[in-house]
Amino acid sequence: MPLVTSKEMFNKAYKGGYAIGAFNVNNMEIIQGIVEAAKEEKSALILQVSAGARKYANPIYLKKLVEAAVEDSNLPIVLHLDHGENFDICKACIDSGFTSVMIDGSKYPFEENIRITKEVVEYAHSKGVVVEAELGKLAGVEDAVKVSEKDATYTDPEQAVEFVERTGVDSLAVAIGTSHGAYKFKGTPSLDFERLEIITKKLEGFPLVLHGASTVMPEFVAKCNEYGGKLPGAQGVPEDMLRKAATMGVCKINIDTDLRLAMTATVREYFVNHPEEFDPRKYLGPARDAIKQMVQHKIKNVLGCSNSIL
Ligand SMILES: O=C(CO)COP(=O)(O)O
Ligand SMILES: O=C[C@H](O)COP(=O)(O)O
Ligand SMILES: [Zn+2]
Ligand SMILES: [Zn+2]
Repeated sequence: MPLVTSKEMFNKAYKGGYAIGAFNVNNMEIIQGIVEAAKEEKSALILQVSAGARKYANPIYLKKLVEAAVEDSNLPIVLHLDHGENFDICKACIDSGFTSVMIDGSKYPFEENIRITKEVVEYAHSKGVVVEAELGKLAGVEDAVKVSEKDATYTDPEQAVEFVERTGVDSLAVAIGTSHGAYKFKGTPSLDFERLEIITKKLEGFPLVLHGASTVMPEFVAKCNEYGGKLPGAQGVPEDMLRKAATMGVCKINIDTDLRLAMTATVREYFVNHPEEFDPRKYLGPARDAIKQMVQHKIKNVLGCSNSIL
């Protein structure tokens, strides 16, 4: 089976009230861990590559690794550009065989965001590639965001409708209180579900995306810290909130930080317990297993996309 777009996946996910996991990939072990989990869970899969990943791994290598994953797994897999900054990077990815790209114009004013998104949509659609855009700004470390600040940065439901209509985009990332990285909330975590509900109602049937959706699982933060790490106060989005979002039109949930933490905690533990070892396979193997377990947990218990290929 060749790489696929997310069109069909999102249709099914929307109707089924679950989300597809979009996992960031940077090297072979990460890809293999994710794909092993998806195989066991018979789950559709989105593998996403950021600009940083392209710089780190070289797009040629990543593309070949993802192709190997498709061949090995026979799963429907989307190869997606995460946070494309401009038309040129989106075009480069489309031309090299990505089946989905994100144009992230969220830092621009509304009209400019529409203009660059539309430009990417026109090119992508002419090549059979789907496009994700973003409206609203993801918070930095959130400290009980005030209502007025929410209105300035979170996705405005009226604007979301206009944005989707005018751009012809295929999915939309919304800002409702999540943020990237390991420090998402200073106090009690909260997401603006009222806003999400309004957006979902206004855009009936249209797939939404949640970025910054790692849970920053406490056991992995604790393990990092136990074995020499320093991650005080790391906190993510509670799993029940992600489950709820998945029933409310959110069809794609982005996860990177949780994979990083699983990998790092595992390698740290290995180094402390085996100071005599220096064969990279000895610590990258367990790190790959940790990624697999993490992804399997997400698919089964959080995203709800087990058996989504059946
Ligand atoms: O949104 C993401 C990638 O686009 C990843 O979010 P996390 O940092 O919460 O894993
Ligand atoms: O959105 C951010 C993702 O976690 C990717 O991070 P990165 O840009 O460091 O590769
Ligand atoms: Zn963004
Ligand atoms: Zn993101």
